[in-house]
Amino acid sequence: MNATLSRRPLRRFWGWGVACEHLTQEESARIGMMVQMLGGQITDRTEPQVSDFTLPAPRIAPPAALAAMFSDTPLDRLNHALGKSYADLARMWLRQVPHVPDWVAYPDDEQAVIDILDWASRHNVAVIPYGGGSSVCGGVEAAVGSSYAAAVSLDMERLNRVLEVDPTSRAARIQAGALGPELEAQLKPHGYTLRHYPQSFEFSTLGGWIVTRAGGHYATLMTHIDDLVESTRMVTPSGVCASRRLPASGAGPSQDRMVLGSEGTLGVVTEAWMRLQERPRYRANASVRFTDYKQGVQCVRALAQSGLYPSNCRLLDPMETVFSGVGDGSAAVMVLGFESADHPMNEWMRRALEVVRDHGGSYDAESVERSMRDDGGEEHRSGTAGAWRQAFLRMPYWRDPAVGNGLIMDTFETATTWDRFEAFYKGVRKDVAQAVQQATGHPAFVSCRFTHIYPDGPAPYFTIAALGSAQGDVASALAAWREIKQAANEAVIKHGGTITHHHAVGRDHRPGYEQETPPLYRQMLQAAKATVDPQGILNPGVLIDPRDRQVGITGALGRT
Ligand SMILES: Cc1cc2nc3c(=O)[nH]c(=O)nc-3n(C[C@H](O)[C@H](O)[C@H](O)COP(=O)(O)OP(=O)(O)OC[C@H]3O[C@@H](n4cnc5c(N)ncnc54)[C@H](O)[C@@H]3O)c2cc1C
Repeated sequence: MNATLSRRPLRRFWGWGVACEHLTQEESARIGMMVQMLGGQITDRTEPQVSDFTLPAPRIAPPAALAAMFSDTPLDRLNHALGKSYADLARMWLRQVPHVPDWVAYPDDEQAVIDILDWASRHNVAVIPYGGGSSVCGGVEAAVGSSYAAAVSLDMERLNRVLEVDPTSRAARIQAGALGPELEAQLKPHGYTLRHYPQSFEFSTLGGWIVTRAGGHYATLMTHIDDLVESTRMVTPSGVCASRRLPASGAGPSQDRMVLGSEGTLGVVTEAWMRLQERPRYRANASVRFTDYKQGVQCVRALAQSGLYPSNCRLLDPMETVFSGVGDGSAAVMVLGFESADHPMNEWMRRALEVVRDHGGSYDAESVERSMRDDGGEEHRSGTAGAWRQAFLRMPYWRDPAVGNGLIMDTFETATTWDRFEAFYKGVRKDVAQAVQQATGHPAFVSCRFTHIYPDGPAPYFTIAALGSAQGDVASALAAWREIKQAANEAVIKHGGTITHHHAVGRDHRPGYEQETPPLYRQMLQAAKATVDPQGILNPGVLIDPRDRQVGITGALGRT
């Protein structure tokens, strides 16, 4: 049952992390408290096992020459059936996985990717590129409709090497299937880092980051992976499309920009040249408290427009401080940080703290001073910033049992301009809280933090925690989630935000994407897709439909 062609440590197919890792006693107690606080009860539900699932036989045989790279074991197929959204976890707990790929292919190299796409194009087989499978919007689910002969999940894990480092230009050629820790471990001996740390860092890949336009470490300037990409190489059913290594170019619409955000619909990214950073030696950190959230927001706006460009500037609203364990809900907290490999950041921090004081923020001056003296040390991992970081890293592990106990724990993220933010924040929270109350009969806890900030607006990230069902019934909670997710999609668009700042469109955000973009633009994308993928085999139903096929909204939100 546990046979797999994967060469990586065995993943927990129904949740987050590797299969052998478990929560600490303290963490389990914390989940229990949370479930009870929301009015639920801890149930001793059995975790999903591979043997709980009956999978249909694969509908097509792989080509003989490539067969050694194809797996149809239940574990491999289940591991690639869904991403890691709330709805994905809930469906795993329910043992309801309606779109299992017929096969999982593990190409050894780029030529194998070319051969697989060629075979799939000729046999009407849908291909779903797969990086770490951490999609939270239905990006890797094989919900491709009934017009395909079969569906193959194309797992890029064997293309996971750093191939070249150019220290002069400070860039590296990295294969797309490298997970965050894999690429960082290979860059470290060269003294470099990519410094792209999404919360899913451990289990997401360079290729996934590029095609979903992932948001990472930096709160300002290099916020998206886009800013770190120097050039890309993508295999399409019509041939290989590679861009030149250039620091910048004004030659027509950017080729790399077609790849960024393409979500596996135009081709399979096999490698990219990425801009690197030196490891930071100088840091300055502060945890700031605002008794008035509005003043905190104004302070962040002033910082975003100051030209100081902090690397970290996350404003947690009072409810978010409770979720993160860094406050009691009586105040907002801003985690502020500067870093550099080249020069001390003390003057930047001192100026930022003047801005903070002007907006009524308070902080522990001694701890800020310590962080500035602690060149290269661990001060930034202690205190409020450290507690927040620890909760940030462990949160995905806590979600698994919470979902199994009937809680709805979900997040959605967006961006909007400063002039609209106040009304946006109020409107979105109100609409979502109402939707939760209506769908579940229970109150919602809706919190917000800024993940990234820009001179013209923030990227707010909302977390919803609610009791989906008092009896811990996951099916009722999932049904309620469908209504809540639709309401959240509508709320961010209605109040003036984007459907996604960095989680991508996938399947679950398509309704919002279709409201956000003009039909003519989506037709341009379809035309581009028809050129590189004339049979429409690549990730059908994600982002857009192939030109001549109606896949529509499928997956967790749509028809099954
Ligand atoms: C707990 C948690 C925390 C998260 N935190 C963040 C965060 O901080 N920032 C953020 O931006 N996102 C975050 N995400 C979302 C997710 O991790 C990102 O979207 C990530 O970029 C996906 O990478 P992946 O390698 O896991 O891709 P997958 O989930 O495997 O795939 C995502 C999409 O990319 C396509 N794809 C994957 N690899 C390739 C390739 N080589 N070529 C072409 N298409 C490909 C897939 O077909 C799919 O459409 C989080 C998710 C979870 C579950």
